[in-house]
Amino acid sequence: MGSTDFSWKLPDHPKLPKGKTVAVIVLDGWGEANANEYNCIHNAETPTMDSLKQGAPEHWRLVRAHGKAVGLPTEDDMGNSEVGHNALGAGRIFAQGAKLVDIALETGKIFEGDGFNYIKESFETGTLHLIGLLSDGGVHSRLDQVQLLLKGASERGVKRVRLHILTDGRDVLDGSSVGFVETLENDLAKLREKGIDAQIASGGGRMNVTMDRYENDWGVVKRGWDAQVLGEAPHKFTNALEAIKTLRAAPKANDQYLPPFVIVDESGKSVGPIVDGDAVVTFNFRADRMTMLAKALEYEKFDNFDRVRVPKIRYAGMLEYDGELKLPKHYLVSPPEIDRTSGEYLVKNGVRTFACSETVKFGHVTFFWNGNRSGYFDEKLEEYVEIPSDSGITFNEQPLMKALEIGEKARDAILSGKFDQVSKWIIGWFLD
Ligand SMILES: O=C(O)[C@@H](CO)OP(=O)(O)O
Repeated sequence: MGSTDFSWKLPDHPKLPKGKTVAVIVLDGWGEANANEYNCIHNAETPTMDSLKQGAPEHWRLVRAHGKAVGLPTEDDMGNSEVGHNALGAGRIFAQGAKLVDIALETGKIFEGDGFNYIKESFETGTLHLIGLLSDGGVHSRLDQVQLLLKGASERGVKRVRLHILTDGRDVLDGSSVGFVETLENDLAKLREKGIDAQIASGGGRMNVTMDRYENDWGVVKRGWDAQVLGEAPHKFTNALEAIKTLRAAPKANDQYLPPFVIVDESGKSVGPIVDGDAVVTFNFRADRMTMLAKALEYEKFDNFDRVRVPKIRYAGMLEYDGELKLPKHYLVSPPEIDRTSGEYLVKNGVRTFACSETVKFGHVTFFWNGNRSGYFDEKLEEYVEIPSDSGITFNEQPLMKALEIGEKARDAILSGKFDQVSKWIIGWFLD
């Protein structure tokens, strides 16, 4: 349907009676797959889901949540909350960040755009810093995209590059960080052969360093800031491979939660703090876990932690992470333009909606659901409730993710009668 031949008016549903509340419950991480001994959902006792399925098999439908069905580049790309909530909220398929970056790299357009031209101004006299998740998970970033970005920058005059890497182990196997660092080090060695001063400067595990989301714990971003910008961290090494291997050898250590480290030269000086005149690119295409760092890098007024030193830099995101906040101001690839989402249709038809989740998933049922848009469409008709997440826990050990509290809030919302048609909420990784 073209953008001009549509109407905001929703016809009455042929079956659903008016005046009844509809609950949209996103069971994040729940799915049907081959029934074998490795399938935990298949093997678990799931009486509620079983009764729902058996009680009304004619209404039981499966939704594809990965690959092209949610706008990812290939069928091999696993789904994730961003693309899933974008697709559910919009009810349509949009090419997602991963795909848009692939296209921009393939066509070379990424190197012709305003964002790249902006950071390029620093190549002659400053350092280009690349900060992001180092893995091929394809959820927040992809190593091959970083490699192409490095190649492109090297062909366009960059003289000094520093990588600030975040190890994954969440979208990919724990321990795979070693291989990714080896690959990156090989690439950097080739750049050095061409006369480019290229090195890894700092690192840390994604859940411990930088990649917090929805302002759950600014301490995570501060640990990253200290290492990346100030060049300070509790652990110092002279090369990144040694850093990862040593830190992983500690009891219970894993890629997701590695502590921050910096790489230092023979005199013990950090090799890559971010200073005035440098360029910075955050290479994650997915927004939720880059927005906080983007604010720290870009905002003049900022009181979430003491930045100590705020360098005057040219900063660009791989994508624009928040279209409402226009954050960051510069980016290499334009984000998907997701319009006419279900939330907007509902308010335009006077339907009162309620959305609830815990902090670390809150933006999923608001920001992602509404097409990467923060805030309400119409505050009079919508209510968003955020339940503070627990801090200081690891979800692989305590996976309940406030499911009971979310359930109670949703129940209260339904019983209140204030939300006459729709209630949507979320439970993460919850087996009944
Ligand atoms: O934690 C996250 O950032 C991703 C995995 O990388 O999970 P989800 O898509 O469920 O938010």
